[in-house]
Amino acid sequence: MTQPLLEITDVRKQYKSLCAVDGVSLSIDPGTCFGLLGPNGAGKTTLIEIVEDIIRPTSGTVRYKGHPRGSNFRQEVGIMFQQTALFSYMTVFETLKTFARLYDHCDDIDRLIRLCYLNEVGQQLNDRISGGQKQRLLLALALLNRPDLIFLDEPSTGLDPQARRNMWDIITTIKAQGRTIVLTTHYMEEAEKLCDDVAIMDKGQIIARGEPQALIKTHCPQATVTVPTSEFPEGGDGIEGFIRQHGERIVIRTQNVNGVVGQLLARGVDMRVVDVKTPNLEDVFLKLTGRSLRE
Ligand SMILES: Nc1ncnc2c1ncn2[C@@H]1O[C@H](COP(=O)(O)OP(=O)(O)OP(=O)(O)O)[C@@H](O)[C@H]1O
Repeated sequence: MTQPLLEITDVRKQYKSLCAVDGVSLSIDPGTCFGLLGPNGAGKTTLIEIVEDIIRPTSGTVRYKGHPRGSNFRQEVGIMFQQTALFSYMTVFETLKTFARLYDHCDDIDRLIRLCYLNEVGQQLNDRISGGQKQRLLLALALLNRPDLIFLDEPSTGLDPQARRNMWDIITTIKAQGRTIVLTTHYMEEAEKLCDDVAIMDKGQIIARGEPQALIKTHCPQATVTVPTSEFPEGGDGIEGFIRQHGERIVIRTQNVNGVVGQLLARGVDMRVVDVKTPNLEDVFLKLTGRSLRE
């Protein structure tokens, strides 16, 4: 059996009457991209900062490679913070060079610049780069010490879709290098795209844990296929699902979405008028809590 890289046991963080993290236990295996998901205020940042050894828990323990975290922990991990103050009078390249001096062993700065798509802005001042470039610089800073364990707190929050995709590409490359990633996010698409293992957090507790597709299959197995009533085959015989009419639309709830689409196609239904909605992690959260992630 693989030794977990991180073992979090019964961690609790109390702020006066508020329990921000309420008895969380988790283990994270090496080489996984682990996602901590949840709405604003769920306790994600508090938990991740406890694991990063930035804040102390009220109770509970965190073990790294089977031992309490020692001085090696800070040297071996990389942390990308949501906010980091950068010197406005330095260029991107100078910033990386300056931070590199903090470590005994460092990655090649030119390679990091290429990995994080910063080639074109290496000689730009920090306050002259875009939001997406700044996030990628913060990621490059987190990678300076060649960490095997990387913490990313909301890595793509506030980015436009193109900048977000760039960030996802870099994370995918890092993941392919076999490194362990722990990320927090409230973008379900980000978690589904990047993470092999997720924990959904709400009100300080973990309410679900597993592979994204397995969680969806367990909690929300049914997809919804909607067809205009006028286009729906007479009687709907052989269509595998729970069929109901809602005015002008026929709604089919099914566990076999590919089968239903195939059956509709075989009966000559034009797919351009068909609407297919497959469940996602957002639906899992709604199912488990009765609330939307974005309320
Ligand atoms: N230093 C603090 N003192 C008091 N309360 C705090 C402190 N830090 C966080 N909290 C509270 O703890 C709860 C969890 O906050 P946390 O930032 O961990 O949530 P989150 O899931 O990361 O949310 P977000 O997605 O908005 O960053 C919130 O109610 C927050 O107001």
